[in-house]
Amino acid sequence: MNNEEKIPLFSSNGYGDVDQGNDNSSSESSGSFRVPFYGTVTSSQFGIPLRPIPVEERITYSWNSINVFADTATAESRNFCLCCCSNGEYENLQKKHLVKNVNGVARPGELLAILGSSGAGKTTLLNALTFRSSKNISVTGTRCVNGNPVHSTALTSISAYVQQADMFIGTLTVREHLTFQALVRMDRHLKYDQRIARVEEVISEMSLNKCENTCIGVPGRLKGLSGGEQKRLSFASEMLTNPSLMFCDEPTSGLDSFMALNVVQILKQMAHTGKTVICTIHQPSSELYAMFDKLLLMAEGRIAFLGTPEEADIFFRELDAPCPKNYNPADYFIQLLAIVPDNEESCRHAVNMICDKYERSLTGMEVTLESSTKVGDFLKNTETELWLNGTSNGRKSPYKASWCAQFRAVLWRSWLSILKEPLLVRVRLLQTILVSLILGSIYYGQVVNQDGVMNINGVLFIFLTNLTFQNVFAVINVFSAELPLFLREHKNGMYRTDVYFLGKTIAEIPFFVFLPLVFISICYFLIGLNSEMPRFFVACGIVVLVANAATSFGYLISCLSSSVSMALSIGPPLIMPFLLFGGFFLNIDSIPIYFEWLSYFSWFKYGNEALLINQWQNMTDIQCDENSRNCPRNGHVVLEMYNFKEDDFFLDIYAMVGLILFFRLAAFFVLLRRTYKDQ
Ligand SMILES: Nc1ncnc2c1ncn2[C@@H]1O[C@H](COP(=O)(O)OP(=O)(O)OP(=O)(O)O)[C@@H](O)[C@H]1O
Repeated sequence: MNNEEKIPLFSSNGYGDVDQGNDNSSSESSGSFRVPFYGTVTSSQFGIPLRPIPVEERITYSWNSINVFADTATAESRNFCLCCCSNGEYENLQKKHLVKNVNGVARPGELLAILGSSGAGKTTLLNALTFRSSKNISVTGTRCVNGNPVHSTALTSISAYVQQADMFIGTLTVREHLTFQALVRMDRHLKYDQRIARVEEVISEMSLNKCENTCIGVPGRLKGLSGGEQKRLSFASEMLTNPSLMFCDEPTSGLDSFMALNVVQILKQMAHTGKTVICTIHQPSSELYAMFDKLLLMAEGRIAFLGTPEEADIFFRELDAPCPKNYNPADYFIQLLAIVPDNEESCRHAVNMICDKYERSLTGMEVTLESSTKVGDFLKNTETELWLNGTSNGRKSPYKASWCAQFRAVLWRSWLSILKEPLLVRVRLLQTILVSLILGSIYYGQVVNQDGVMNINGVLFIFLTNLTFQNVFAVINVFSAELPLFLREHKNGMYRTDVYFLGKTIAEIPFFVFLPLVFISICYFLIGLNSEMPRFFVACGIVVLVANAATSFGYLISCLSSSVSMALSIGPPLIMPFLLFGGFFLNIDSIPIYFEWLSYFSWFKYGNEALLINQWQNMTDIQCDENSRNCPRNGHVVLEMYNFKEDDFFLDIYAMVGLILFFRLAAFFVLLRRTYKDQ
């Protein structure tokens, strides 16, 4: 091919060369394929050719008698039906049959596209094939890899699933994101250098070199990758382990026609390397349609056809419903199989007739036979079994990386995402300095007399309030905002819940030590608190403990909330009782007996007592007016006014350490429960 023949649409975008189409059959064997209007695309269209799948690792994925039911009954309707419905009505109310007795086979080297009108059951089927159905869904039937029945954990470790919605930590760059993925997804025996080499390779394979150091982007806040680049990054993440089986849900949704073509070309190219690729596609253009090796047409949860586009053409011709000339076959089939409102009865009749015909057709029967083929009929069944055992069935754990490797990677990413928000770090520091200066100047130079006692006790309680609100609200969004990403990555077998929780919380510890220290260092001497240096250091320790108890409580609220707005709404009312039991607004001895248990969880109470003991313990002489009766003459009297006991100082310290651990553990178990609930 000479330069004049190059199609600028592709070559000008850095995707390499596109051959003008010659003979289709010869190009197939040489690793290239025809794209209508664009000619034949060779593997050089991508940065570098994709890594081929070794023959012994290629996968024929089959599914037999797949039925999917949804439990649609609400608690109210169930209760109503228990008293007033017949048995049949109750069954119908409980279960909706979404996918009906579906069989199918996808072979290595094939790009199989699942098509159908909206609501036909494409996503439901794909979720059933990938063991990712939602909670109210039950699936029956077998799913086999080379004839071996496969389970969720084994399938997760040998396949990849590119979901419709891309989810990333938007502040990371493409390279950082892929490095993290390589650290937790690739085999535990690989060295760091080998992982990084694979990252480089995948960046080139997916033509991401141009944007490798670009931030991925946060919608509405940080401009980053284009939609097409984000989709290629999703593919790149899945390609790191070079899986033999790929599932993609609506990979072209939200992309323009050029980007959609680009994405399907990637899928096609993956299939060329020996992968088995199964995807759902919504309304493909005729260019995309021509690139599918196999079609699976769905209607009303049934299969209307499974075979090559040419076979589909013949099948519908034989049904006396041929696709008109110059018509996009995908549009035609989707319209033919759609249930049109106001004409539902006859549409359903036509759909059922087509599905029945397909089941009785030679193609349909062949698929049914092949999908029910079990171990023994496959040449390499023993190898497959060994390979499946080696990948995960034998180990039971879905995780590729060891606990330590997962922890290191999650900690690194969490730390990186904090550093990537320098503005936030600066604002938090500035806020701390500003509040400390304001308090320092308002309460400047307190004298130890009757008024001074009141002011000092007041400002010490303000320390606690400020540290609490500042720190609770600094972390309240940590888990609630990242929950969908965490659940997806956790389900993908990337890291454990405890690793994620520890990694996230440990990465933030430096801030919750450093900022309280900055705060107290500025205002302590400005206010004129107890001037003995050891007392200053003890006060530093107490504020760090208070800040961390509040932080732990913030994590608990964050894990309890399903969204940031919910966390922000429930945060203040939950803090209020703990604040009231702090001993400043309500004397400790006046707490109602039925609330006493709650006061044991109040870090305000322990922090206030510890700070006051530290401040007043050694004060033997407080200046009092001769006539004043209520003036405390020394520190012991001040503490007695609040019913605080000097002997309780260490108890307060231990209680705060205990609360830090208790709230964190509670937060972790809430997060753990969410991961189980979501499965
Ligand atoms: N968890 C569920 N509970 C109850 N019904 C469900 C559930 N998931 C899907 N359905 C129903 O199953 C049918 C098929 O839904 P599905 O999402 O698979 O369709 P689809 O072909 O992927 O459509 P689209 O192209 O619009 O995404 C729909 O009628 C939908 O309402």
